Amino acid sequence: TRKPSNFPPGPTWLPVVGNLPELRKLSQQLGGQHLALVELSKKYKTNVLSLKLGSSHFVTVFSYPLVKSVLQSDEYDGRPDNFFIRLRTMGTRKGVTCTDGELWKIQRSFVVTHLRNLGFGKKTMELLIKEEVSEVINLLGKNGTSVQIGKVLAPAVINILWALTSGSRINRNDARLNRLLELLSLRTKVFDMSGGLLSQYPWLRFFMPEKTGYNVIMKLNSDLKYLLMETIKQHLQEWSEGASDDLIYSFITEMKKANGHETTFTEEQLVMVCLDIFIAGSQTTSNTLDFAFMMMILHPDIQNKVHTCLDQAFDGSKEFSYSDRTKIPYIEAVLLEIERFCHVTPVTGPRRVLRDTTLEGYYIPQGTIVLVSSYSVHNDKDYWGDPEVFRPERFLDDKGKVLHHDRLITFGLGRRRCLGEILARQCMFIFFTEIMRKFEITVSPGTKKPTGVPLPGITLTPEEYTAKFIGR
Ligand code: HEM
Repeated sequence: TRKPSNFPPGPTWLPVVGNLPELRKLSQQLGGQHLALVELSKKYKTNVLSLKLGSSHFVTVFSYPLVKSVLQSDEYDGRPDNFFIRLRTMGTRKGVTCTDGELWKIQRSFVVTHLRNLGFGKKTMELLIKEEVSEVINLLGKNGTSVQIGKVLAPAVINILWALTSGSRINRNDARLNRLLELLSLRTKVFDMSGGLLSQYPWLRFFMPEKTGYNVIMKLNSDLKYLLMETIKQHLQEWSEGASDDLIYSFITEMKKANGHETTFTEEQLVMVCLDIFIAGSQTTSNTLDFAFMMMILHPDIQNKVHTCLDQAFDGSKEFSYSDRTKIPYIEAVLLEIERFCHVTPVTGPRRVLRDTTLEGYYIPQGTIVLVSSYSVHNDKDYWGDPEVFRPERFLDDKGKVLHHDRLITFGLGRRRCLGEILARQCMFIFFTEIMRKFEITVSPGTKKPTGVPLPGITLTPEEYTAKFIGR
């Protein structure tokens, strides 16, 4: 196929494969697709880069003004529908993350409303998070335990999401929970919604079921579905009028309201909504926290400042509450810099263009898949000056108050922005603050210091490192 006329610039398309081999090679060389895309945008001197991956037309946008205009225009609100999206949604294309149109509008609005009703950003949520943090702190003990902190954080975060959806926690030693976490982690390594081999060549699964990640995803799907269906069935049996203390009960209430009429509130949809919350919320949040502790090891001077700031604001025994965060702007600045510097979703989307449109004078036909390089926004030299430096002070004004930058777009923008932002922020703040109040962190003696270079995947992951948590 030929490029549509006036399609944005980009490398020449090879027959059949398009630019897939080139993008994969460059991603491997540079350490991630986000870096390969930036490299290509420089090579072709464009903020709107076109690629053909397998049979699909892709456009990636770079730089804040363009990213903002795309994310705020409704013609970019669609999601692609391809083999991989079907695989990700167990053949249904239901849920929130992978849907669009009326179903997406209704279901997104349901999730947002019910998360708010369930105490999003309120005291109830704070108590839930604090319960998990205390368990982590107990596990770390006082005597300088050496751990891979990511492995301790992941069950804690997923348990918060579990409690929100199903009303109760799973024991962190439960074999199901550990299998679930393992599969989620494998999944991020093999899953590549934008340029993945499988989405372009679905038949590859017959020849390379392991290498293409097909087996991992099928296993993850069936394990997750089993786990969710068990809980959903129990909720269906125990539901009564007025039951609304978790997301599953709220959803069942909507199912009952339909009373036989056509509705998007179905059992299948419920499984997918729960799945979306786990997939979108668990590793993003726990990996960001993992990066935060890694940064404390790599920047002992900043760790010192964090300790001083916390000691001044709270004496050892004082209970700390999320609303106290305005008293510790330095901590907020550290976390904002972690969001920028260790952004776990450096390429967001994919979006599907819903009608023919233009961007920077280029023609973008309906059906084009659009990716957004938030990495390019967070590393724009012209704006940040020294984006390659980890420097929390860039989020403080000259009076020491938090300085918010519109150009920090960790959670996206527009109608499809992250619906878990409040929970993620509250979680990261409470975990970070409570753990830093109680511990000094160093690399565990005799183990390798982390390099700080993230491992590529659909979300970026910190490399494995062992930290020593010394009680203070
Ligand atoms: C540090 C943690 C997190 C980061 C960096 C993050 C980032 C993002 C971003 C950038 C998007 C927008 C994607 C787009 O524009 O197409 C998004 C969407 C989404 N996020 Fe998050 N997220 C985080 C945590 C969470 C949590 C805790 C939840 C669940 C409670 C969640 C649920 C979702 C869902 C369901 C969507 C899809 C929204 C839609 O398509 O309408 N996220 N997230």
